[in-house]
Amino acid sequence: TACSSKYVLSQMHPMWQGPLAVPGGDRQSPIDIVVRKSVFDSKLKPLETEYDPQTCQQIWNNGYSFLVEYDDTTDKSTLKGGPLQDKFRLCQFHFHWGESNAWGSEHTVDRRLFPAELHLVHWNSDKYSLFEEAVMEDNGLAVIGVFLKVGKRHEGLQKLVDALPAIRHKDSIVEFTRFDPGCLLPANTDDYWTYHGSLTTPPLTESVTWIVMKQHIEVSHDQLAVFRSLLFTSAEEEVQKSMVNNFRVQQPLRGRTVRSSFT
Ligand SMILES: COc1ccc(C[C@@]2(O)NC(=S)NC2=O)c(OC)c1
Ligand SMILES: [Zn+2]
Repeated sequence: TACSSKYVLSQMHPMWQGPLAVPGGDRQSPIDIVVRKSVFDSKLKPLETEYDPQTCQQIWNNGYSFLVEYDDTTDKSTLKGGPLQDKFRLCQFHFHWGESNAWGSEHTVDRRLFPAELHLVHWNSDKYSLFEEAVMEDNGLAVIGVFLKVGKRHEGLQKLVDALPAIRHKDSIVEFTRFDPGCLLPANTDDYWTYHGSLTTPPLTESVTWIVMKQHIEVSHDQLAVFRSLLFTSAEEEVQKSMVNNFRVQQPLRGRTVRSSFT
């Protein structure tokens, strides 16, 4: 799908974590969400997701994370409501995780780290006709962030976990169909924080309305261990590097306000 075939990772290297100077750079992500400094906004609506599992197409290892990609040529899998004025189309989801359960998320809540974080990526199909266009605009993307905690096994995630050994190496891809990404959302999607930020890897474009769920989901230790069995490196490379710690460090808030949909 458009949203990721152009997923250029030329500058991508797992060890890049540098403060990479970004032109402007005053709305970078991720951030630490300081709960007591977030501002309740009663105008924030509940999220409305409509995901069609039939639009699920493939799963691939892009050398930084693994992506599950959706057909985003029609408005079949969409997100609206919440802080959003427009309708956004799901194009892919991916995760960030650590080498241990002690860290791995990109956002933090009062400095608390989670072992992993899910990003469901959507682009504004009311205003733009392609992901590539939307990614350049400040109202172009909406990303739902969901924290993962280690606990009971996540039944819905297992189909995805079972596909990972087939994409161990960078640039490997397999067909992946009939997966409902809604099963990865927490029971309560009414409580979230929202702020204006950016992609968390190059090109770090400041085009994301972030929607970070207050409630986490639980996955088992063994399920998370399979994430860590993925490799950053392609099959040809002589030194194989395990895909872990693929997260960016928290960025300065630069005066931004984080709003909450709950008190
Ligand atoms: C050019 O378009 C891009 C480039 C990178 C990413 C990945 C990422 O930087 N963005 C988020 S969110 N998490 C990440 O790791 C992307 O995802 C929407 C879109
Ligand atoms: Zn991400």
